[in-house]
Amino acid sequence: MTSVATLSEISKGFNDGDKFHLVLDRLDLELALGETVALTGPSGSGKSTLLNIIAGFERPSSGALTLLTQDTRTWDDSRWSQFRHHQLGVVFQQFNLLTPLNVEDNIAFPLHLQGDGWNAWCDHLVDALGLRPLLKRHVEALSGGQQQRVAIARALAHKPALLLADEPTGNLDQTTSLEVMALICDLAAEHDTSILMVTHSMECAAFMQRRWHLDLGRVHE
Ligand SMILES: Nc1ncnc2c1ncn2[C@@H]1O[C@H](COP(=O)(O)OP(=O)(O)OP(=O)(O)O)[C@@H](O)[C@H]1O
Repeated sequence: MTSVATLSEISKGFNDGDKFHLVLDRLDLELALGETVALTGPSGSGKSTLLNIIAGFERPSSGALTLLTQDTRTWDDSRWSQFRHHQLGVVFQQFNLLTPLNVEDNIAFPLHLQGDGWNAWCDHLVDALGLRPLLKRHVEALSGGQQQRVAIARALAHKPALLLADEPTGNLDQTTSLEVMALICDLAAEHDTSILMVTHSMECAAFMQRRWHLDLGRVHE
């Protein structure tokens, strides 16, 4: 079994005034290639913090994070950027789309970072996510749901090994949300992309193979 992400004794805390607030408490977790996991838990339980650590946006207070069999404790900023550009797709609550660019250029952006351009897989994503009529539109002129679908296409454009998603269908109505969930799973499965997805919806969580429930710093499966 190839591991995409292995967390060993990962802890993370924040200084809250003169108190130290432990958010993640010695987590041991493993996500295998192609595996899909729903991350649930109460507000403030540390779901975004866990995603941010795996993406390298935050560092753990202690413990070891191994990504694609490499110990990240030795990684510098440029190694982290390399991982994010080549192996990682993210859809976060704030979509972080590039507002001066149109839909097409946003989706192609991860490919440009690798020196590649638009390809048949991008066309497949665009058609699957219903984005064809919007390709030349500027992303700031799109609705929240449309922006969310662009963010999903962009996150999958470079066929990442790992997709981290924080409420990726949070701006969509129930029916569209379930359709987009099914699409994300199908599109990810085409390239064995693993998914770790934060969701508050049990219907969305049901699309994932496993469920990690985070509460009081610990994960229960
Ligand atoms: N940079 C930070 N500095 C201080 N405290 C932080 C920081 N980031 C997160 N926290 C605290 O860590 C805890 C977990 O936050 P996090 O955003 O990870 O929770 P969450 O489960 O994603 O919440 P929600 O479901 O509401 O988005 C919260 O108490 C939050 O205030």
